[in-house]
Amino acid sequence: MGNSRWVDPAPLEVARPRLPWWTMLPRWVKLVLLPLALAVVVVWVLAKVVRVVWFYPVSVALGLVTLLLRAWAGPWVFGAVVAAAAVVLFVWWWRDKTTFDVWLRWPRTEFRRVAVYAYQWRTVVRLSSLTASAKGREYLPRLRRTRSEGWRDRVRVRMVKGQAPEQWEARASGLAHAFGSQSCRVRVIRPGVIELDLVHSNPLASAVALPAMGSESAVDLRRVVVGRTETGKPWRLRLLGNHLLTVGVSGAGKGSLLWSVVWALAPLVKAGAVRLVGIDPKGGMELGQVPEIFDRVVYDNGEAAVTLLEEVAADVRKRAATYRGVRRLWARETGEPFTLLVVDELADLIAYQTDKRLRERAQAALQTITSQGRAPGFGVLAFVQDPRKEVVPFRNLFPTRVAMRLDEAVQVDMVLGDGLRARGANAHEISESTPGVAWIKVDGHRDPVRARAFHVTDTNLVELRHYITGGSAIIVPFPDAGPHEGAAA
Ligand SMILES: Nc1ncnc2c1ncn2[C@@H]1O[C@H](COP(=O)(O)OP(=O)(O)OP(=O)(O)O)[C@@H](O)[C@H]1O
Repeated sequence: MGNSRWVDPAPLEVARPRLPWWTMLPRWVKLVLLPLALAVVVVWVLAKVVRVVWFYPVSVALGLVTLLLRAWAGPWVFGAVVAAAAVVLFVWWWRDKTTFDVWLRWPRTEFRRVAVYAYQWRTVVRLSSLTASAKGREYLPRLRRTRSEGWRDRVRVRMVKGQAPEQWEARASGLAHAFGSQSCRVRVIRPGVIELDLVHSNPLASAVALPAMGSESAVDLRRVVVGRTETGKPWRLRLLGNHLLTVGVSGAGKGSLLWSVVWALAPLVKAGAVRLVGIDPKGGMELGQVPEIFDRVVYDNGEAAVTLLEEVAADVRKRAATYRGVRRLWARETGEPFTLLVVDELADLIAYQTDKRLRERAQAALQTITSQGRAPGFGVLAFVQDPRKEVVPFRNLFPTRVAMRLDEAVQVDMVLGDGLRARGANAHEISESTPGVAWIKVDGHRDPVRARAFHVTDTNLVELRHYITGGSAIIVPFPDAGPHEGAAA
């Protein structure tokens, strides 16, 4: 003990208890504030209840009915009613899956919201780095309304302030995997709110049959129906005041889109209100199937094709001159036909033509038609396999671009525009087993649309020929290269 020395004790390292600030307030202030605090708690609880009823109306209603029935009728009757309901649902599902799916959309929506999205939301957005933090506080994107449509779930999200949809697009693939879906697309609904499309199956897996030939009055050049979109709506293309460029590998189904447009226009062609002009540099393999529907058609990429292009370009200039100061857009009342130039393989005409002079003449004429033809009633419907700039240097002159199955992911943005692949337009992932499926980008619309063109069979083409010729068509031999004057339109 004699050599013991006094040692300073270690500083106390326990955290000092921190009391909430309001506990320090004087007693009378607490008494004054108590009713206010109670009111806030009541409003908060009410808001939670409203939120639950809003997001889960069917579950809340079912829960209430169950409680009432159980209390009112006793366990036996209650059990019998539940068993009967289960049997009815099973038989309904078994006999008619379509109406079952439609009617049970709401319960399914609520079930998926709880079991898939609400349950994992915090974890998934944290692991996907879609949260933010400031001053030690974590901000989470908020899960809003969800809607289950069978083939996809639409999940609305309020983003964290300062977040951009592009951040979600960059993580779309991870979100799809996390929520167990095939793909995820991001759509902007309004500032700060996006919708995730979590896709489970392909609603365009089976071919879409061509409808019966319509009547003349049913055709609207602003909304020509050429197929069905994945939401089940008609796929409408604007032809008046527009030009369309369709890109797709061989076998992508470009022919079905071409003939779907021609089929839809046939009543107007017959009535003389629409004039079709065709160039098929592949020797007539495509347009030669119904040459009668074309006013003029050429089956090569040489002098005849270029001359035809130049004639159309001259018509454009002439008609544009007569419109100057008189009218702004073609209308049927002018008495002049709307002219649609169909070019089956554009690259053969403006890129692969070995004669430089012909190539340049074709490019110049096409640029005139595409840049000046919209107002005076001229449209171009062009098809190409290779979308590179060296092949189609004036892609931007086509306001509507359609991407059918493509070879490479980089081609998507070449065809549809920058950033469209990130928005989910995966045209390079379209299956070989679904020809005719396409992604469409319309000028002025942010989001691309997925659709499938009608399946046009050989029988349909025979029918089309009969329709145009009034039943007097004879099977023509395979067309020779060179110009062809189609049947009188
Ligand atoms: N919309 C469609 N629905 C179902 N099947 C289709 C559809 N479009 C095309 N097909 C089928 O896919 C095959 C290839 O179609 P198509 O010849 O139109 O392709 P393409 O892109 O024009 O090819 P290419 O450039 O070689 O002419 C055909 O057998 C056709 O029957």
